[in-house]
Amino acid sequence: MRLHVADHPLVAHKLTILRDERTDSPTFRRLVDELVTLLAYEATRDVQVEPHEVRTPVTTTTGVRMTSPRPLVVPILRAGLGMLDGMTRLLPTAEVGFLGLQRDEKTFQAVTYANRLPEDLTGRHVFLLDPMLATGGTLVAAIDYVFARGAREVTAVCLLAAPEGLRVVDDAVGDRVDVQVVVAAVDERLNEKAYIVPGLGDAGDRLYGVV
Ligand SMILES: O=P(O)(O)OC[C@H]1O[C@H](OP(=O)(O)OP(=O)(O)O)[C@H](O)[C@@H]1O
Ligand SMILES: O=c1cc[nH]c(=O)[nH]1
Ligand SMILES: [Mg+2]
Repeated sequence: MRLHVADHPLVAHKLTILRDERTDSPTFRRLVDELVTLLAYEATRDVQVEPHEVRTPVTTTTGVRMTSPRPLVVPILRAGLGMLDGMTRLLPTAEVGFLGLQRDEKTFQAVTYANRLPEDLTGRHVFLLDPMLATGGTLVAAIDYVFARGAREVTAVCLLAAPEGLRVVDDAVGDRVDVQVVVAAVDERLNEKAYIVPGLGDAGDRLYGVV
């Protein structure tokens, strides 16, 4: 697994406001959207392009265009939905699939309640969106779903990750797939409720005003 931590003052600035418990839902949603756009720039560095000739008003030149098949963007509901618009702004031609996973509050195991993915993901680059990578259980389950359908190139875009969860994902994927995790920051640890510390609390609740 490759890890890319965005090292950018704008990312750090926006993340600090996001963490602030006084930040309200509308501001939280806007900041998540802005952060994802910045992270998407890093996450899409490996998209495949091919030479493409274009006629400008002045001359003809060779540029590039993205190759097919189209990438697949998958927000992990609920919280990942807050990242979808920011990601598709950079990848407007991407297809969108959906995974619904909720972590059991006592066991911390991820329970799947929705799976709307294309049947065949062979050759597709899959972008998984989830703001929080805590124990890693949710992301490992999501990677398993897309891997089972043939995807071999997976990029997870997260806002915060815990070191414990990154180790779990790394152990789980091994060399099976080309997995990259792009994050705004790696935090200190998990607490006894498996929340990221210092973190930002429950991302889904903060996005959707459940407080
Ligand atoms: O790494 P893990 O320990 O698996 O935890 C991370 C998951 O927990 C949160 O979702 P949650 O279960 O709260 O669902 P929600 O998005 O509906 O709030 C978060 O959005 C991740 O999906
Ligand atoms: O800190 C955490 C951990 C899991 N899910 C969240 O929303 N926040
Ligand atoms: Mg939640």
